[in-house]
Amino acid sequence: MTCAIEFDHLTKLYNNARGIDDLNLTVQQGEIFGFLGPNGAGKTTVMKMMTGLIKPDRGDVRLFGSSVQNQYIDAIQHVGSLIETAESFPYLTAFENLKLHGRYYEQVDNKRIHECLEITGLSKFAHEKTRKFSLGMKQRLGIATAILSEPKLLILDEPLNGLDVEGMLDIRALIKKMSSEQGTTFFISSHLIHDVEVTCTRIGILLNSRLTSVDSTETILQNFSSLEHYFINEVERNARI
Ligand SMILES: Nc1ncnc2c1ncn2[C@@H]1O[C@H](COP(=O)(O)OP(=O)(O)OP(=O)(O)O)[C@@H](O)[C@H]1O
Repeated sequence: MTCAIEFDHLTKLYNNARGIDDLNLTVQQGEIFGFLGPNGAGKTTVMKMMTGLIKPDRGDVRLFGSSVQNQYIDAIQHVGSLIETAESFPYLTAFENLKLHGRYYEQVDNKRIHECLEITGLSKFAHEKTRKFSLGMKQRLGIATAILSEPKLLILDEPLNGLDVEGMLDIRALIKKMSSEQGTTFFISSHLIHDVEVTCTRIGILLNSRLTSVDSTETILQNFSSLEHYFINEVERNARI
């Protein structure tokens, strides 16, 4: 089976020497991979390179076997993403925003748009202009946009940003359902440690631009009482190296 994601010596270091340094990792189809790290560790930088928003200094990312550098259209065609803030056209309604986005995909019709609004709890706001939306509502619309084309891989940067408790539970359940029922692969960045623990099947820790450890959630929780303890242990271990 083709891997969903292969990072091959992926490197991007900014002038301040921060970014990501020599990332090597594979993620199999159907995994919910959690990319955990403190502010400024390099998570968003990696996701921007995965989606072609910035170019690496060195290395590459392959999505379903296709290189983001050299076979961009093939690499990106089955990908949905939400990176940094969830942007929308403020003078269009939620429905109109999704309609606009759906033009890129043959299979997206009005039924699918309403389905995505329903899944993300936005049905009752479908015909409101998004400039009136709260942060959490914008985030829900960002997720609706990301899942619209039923992508095989979802790259989500801090997907729970700004969501209320109900919103967090809904999105967490959605991720698990898409993974188990449709085999959707997720690559999720977060610094919300509990959320990563209960959502992700495998976890990579990024500290100071380097991936320091990768393990399945099951194995981590066999050895540590919580992901938080594992994370603290990793931070201390790396401080000693
Ligand atoms: N365009 C840029 N120019 C210079 N430095 C940058 C740029 N973008 C990011 N950085 C630096 O790279 C580091 C990693 O940033 P990145 O946004 O990837 O981190 P992150 O892990 O996503 O953090 P957060 O959890 O705060 O979103 C930061 O320390 C930041 O200073």
